[in-house]
Amino acid sequence: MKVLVLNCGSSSLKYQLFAMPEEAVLIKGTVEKIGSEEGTHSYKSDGKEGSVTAPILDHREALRQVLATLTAGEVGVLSSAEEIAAVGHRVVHGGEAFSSSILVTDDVKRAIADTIELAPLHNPANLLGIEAMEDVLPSVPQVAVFDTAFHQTMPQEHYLYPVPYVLYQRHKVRRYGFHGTSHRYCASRVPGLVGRDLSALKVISCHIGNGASLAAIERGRSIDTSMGMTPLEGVMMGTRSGDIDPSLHEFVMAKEGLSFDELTSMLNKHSGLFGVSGLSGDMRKVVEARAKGSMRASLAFAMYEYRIRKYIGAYAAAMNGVDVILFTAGVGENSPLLRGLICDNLTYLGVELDPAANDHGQGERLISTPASKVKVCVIPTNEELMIARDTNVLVTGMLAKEES
Ligand SMILES: Nc1ncnc2c1ncn2[C@@H]1O[C@H](COP(=O)(O)OP(=O)(O)O)[C@@H](O)[C@H]1O
Ligand SMILES: CC(=O)OP(=O)(O)O
Ligand SMILES: [Mg+2]
Repeated sequence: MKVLVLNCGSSSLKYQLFAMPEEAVLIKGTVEKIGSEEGTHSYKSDGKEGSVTAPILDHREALRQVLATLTAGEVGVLSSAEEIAAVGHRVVHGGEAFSSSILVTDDVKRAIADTIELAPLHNPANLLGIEAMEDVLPSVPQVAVFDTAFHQTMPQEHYLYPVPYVLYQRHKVRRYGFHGTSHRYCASRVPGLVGRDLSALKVISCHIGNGASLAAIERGRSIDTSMGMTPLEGVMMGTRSGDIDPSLHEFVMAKEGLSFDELTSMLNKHSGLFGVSGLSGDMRKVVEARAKGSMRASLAFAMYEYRIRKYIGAYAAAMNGVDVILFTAGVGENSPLLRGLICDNLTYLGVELDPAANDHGQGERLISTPASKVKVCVIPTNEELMIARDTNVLVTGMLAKEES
């Protein structure tokens, strides 16, 4: 069956079309600058690449363009859009309602809408993607795959904040955690690399992309994670601050004359690597500037590394040990410099890095020495494949039920 996977952001739409269960990627692409006269759609299929710039005023229009490309002559991965048997969506926040992926119904859409308050940057676009797809292909089943679902196994003493309990009772104020689809995928690859089953392992998964989070995974279940009620908490990120003293809000608002919205925007979009370096939230640019002697880039990098390392220490303590540390996502997969500095300061845990494997290897691999007590791996994440798998399983099950 052909499964279309969509990851809708506020102004972008990333997609991949899979043939399942073979797990072959037929085409992948990105539509950017949705809502502008200069929308761009770029795609790659079987060695062929293309890019189109055109006005793309909303997600519905973006989807129409994507479907037109999938069925167009020169790319031609589908003879008609009706060949799409199912659509899987990344949905960032599922609140407490979802601990696994689910077929989209009106109730599911209502529940996603109910959590918009908790993920205002992500959930509205995720919902828009689902509704736009319903408009364009109304009879195709859709599946929602939540970033939060994998972390629903956290025990209450780990997910509650030490604030009046009534805030949890009334408003579900708690840690939810994100990037769960990525942490789940990467954890599933660990047994193949270390030769031991997840049920016997304590794993620290470091998803270090633009957004970044760590997860403590004990016997295959998430028991803690660094992002919180929203994707702002935790380690320092590209443009997000991560952990700060909550009293900073009142102080900075008063001193700088900022509104609450302006402060929230500062913490989400103008902090992290970008805020400290004053240059960019893109790790490549920060590393380049650091190499040229920029003091602020060097400081930003050092803070970034230190905050990840502190969380690794915290999660080793949380699990009373660690067997595997894995690195994934844009920075985690591509920065031997960052991985090297982190691991060089984890010798107390029994981490022994293999510098050659760290610096020169490619793709999924071990980067610790055979003697290293804690195994360290690089695992390229694949959230889209995970979404395609869940979608395939749920839709195949639904169709079998309908037939019987
Ligand atoms: N070779 C590299 N070295 C360091 N950082 C890199 C490299 N390649 C990509 N990155 C960083 O990865 C980040 C994007 O990660 P990604 O997982 O794609 O993020 P997201 O999915 O959140 O947009 C950017 O900060 C980018 O600079
Ligand atoms: C939840 C989250 O932060 O996602 P991303 O890293 O894609 O921004
Ligand atoms: Mg990402």
